[in-house]
Amino acid sequence: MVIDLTRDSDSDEQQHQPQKTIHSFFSNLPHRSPSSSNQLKRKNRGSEDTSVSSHRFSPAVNGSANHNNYNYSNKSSSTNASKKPFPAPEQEPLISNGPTPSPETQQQKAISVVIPSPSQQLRREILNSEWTRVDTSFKLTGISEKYYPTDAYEKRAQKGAYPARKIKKDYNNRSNIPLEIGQTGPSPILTAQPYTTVHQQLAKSFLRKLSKIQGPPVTLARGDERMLTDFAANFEFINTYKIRKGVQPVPESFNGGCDCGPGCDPRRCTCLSEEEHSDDKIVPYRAATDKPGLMVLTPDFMKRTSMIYECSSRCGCRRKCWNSVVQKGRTVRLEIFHTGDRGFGLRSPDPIRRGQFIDCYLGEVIPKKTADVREDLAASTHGHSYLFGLDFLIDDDDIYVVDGQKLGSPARFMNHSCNPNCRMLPVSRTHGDERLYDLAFFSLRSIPANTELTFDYNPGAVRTNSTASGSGVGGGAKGQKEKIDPSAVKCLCGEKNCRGQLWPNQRKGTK
Ligand SMILES: C[S@@+](CC[C@H](N)C(=O)[O-])C[C@H]1O[C@@H](n2cnc3c(N)ncnc32)[C@H](O)[C@@H]1O
Repeated sequence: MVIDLTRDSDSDEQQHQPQKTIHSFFSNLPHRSPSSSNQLKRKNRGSEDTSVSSHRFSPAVNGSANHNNYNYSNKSSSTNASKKPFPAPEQEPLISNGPTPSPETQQQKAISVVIPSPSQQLRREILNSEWTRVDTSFKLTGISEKYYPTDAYEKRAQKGAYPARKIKKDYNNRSNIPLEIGQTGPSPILTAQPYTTVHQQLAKSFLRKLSKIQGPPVTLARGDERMLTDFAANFEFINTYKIRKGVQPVPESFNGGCDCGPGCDPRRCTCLSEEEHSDDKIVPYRAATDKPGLMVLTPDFMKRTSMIYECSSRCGCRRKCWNSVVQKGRTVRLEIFHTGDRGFGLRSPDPIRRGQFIDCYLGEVIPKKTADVREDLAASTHGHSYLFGLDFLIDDDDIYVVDGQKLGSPARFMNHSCNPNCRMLPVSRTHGDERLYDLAFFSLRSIPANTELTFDYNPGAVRTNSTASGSGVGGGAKGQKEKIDPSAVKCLCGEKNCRGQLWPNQRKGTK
């Protein structure tokens, strides 16, 4: 017995093409389509398994899946179906046994409920409807997550657990700094800056500082940047003295000058000092033999310990004069490098001629009293001393001292040697100020490129018969044999004539 649940079929269609239409309808429901390869089976009462074929759909009374299928397939004719209740399963056992039963089969006990093919009209609608077409972007909607899990739960949970952050970007307040969860890295404050980055920044800053130095380039040796990490942040290069409180430069009107005109005559220029027992001028410079445009110290002057008086701003020749070597500035390139055992040192990538001006020692100019305090502090902290006494012409407690520790020039990196290749000479460009002058370094001999530049920090210790006084870093005791002080800075110059120490520790003056 066949029960038409829909009453929506025309009998001819139902007879001839029931399977085709139903199949195409379900084939677009991959989750529900009872494909032939996956037939639903249930045990018939008192007989073998009975298959429910793909084109014949029976409403099951004891299977939720089949129940669902039934409702689904009758969607379009639910009104009619609701008018005709299902037969009670207890009265008539269900048999699904292949194609539409023949009249003979009707005589059997079972009742087959066949879902008929849709009417032509319905079929047209189904075929024309969008969702029957094969569409790879087709997505199921409205289906229970119980059977078809989606990630909607996770999405909802994420939204609920971590609502969108609305934090004022006030990173000065540490509590406002977001702690990112589930992202690539921690929040900014927890991000450790790699050492290289910090170091690179300091090296960059140091190079910027180097570039501010006037004259030929001053560079930092390759590979030694890392050593400068601490130093770079606390040091500035300067191009002139920094006059500090308590230092009074003599007014310009007190300065002297010559009236030689555009070109000074070395035999009569009044700027030049005279020999002690004659009117002969002491001429400090001459042209280099291999480079006439370059002025170097005369061999005679190199033997002296005397101040160089260059022409001043009050001279008629101004700076074009041959007698203004130091004022014209540095002519050699310099390189700061790490010595390994004596901290940083200085060298030049250029060969340097004998008597050639190299650089001036610069720094803060402070009164001696201030220098004494700074020196005590330095001794108790880092041990390095950058104090250079301006005590060449006067010998009292009223002198000025140059401190190159925090502000200075490349010459600040020159180390001590007991067999130096450079020396410091005092140079006056004012003639009127006995307490303020330049500390200029000249080479004592020809220096090949890339040789460390050194000078004697305590020249007075060896010049025991000298009549002139000298000063150095830490000061040298005039005309005295240096005694070894076990607490003094040990000299590491490595020269054969090494005196063993930089200067005696009991030094309190700046000489
Ligand atoms: C004017 S600084 C020279 C630059 C210093 N090396 C630096 O790294 O800044 C003087 C200091 O360098 C060190 N120094 C210079 N010459 C030295 C030497 N021959 N032996 C041992 N230490 C020396 C001493 O610590 C001294 O106080």
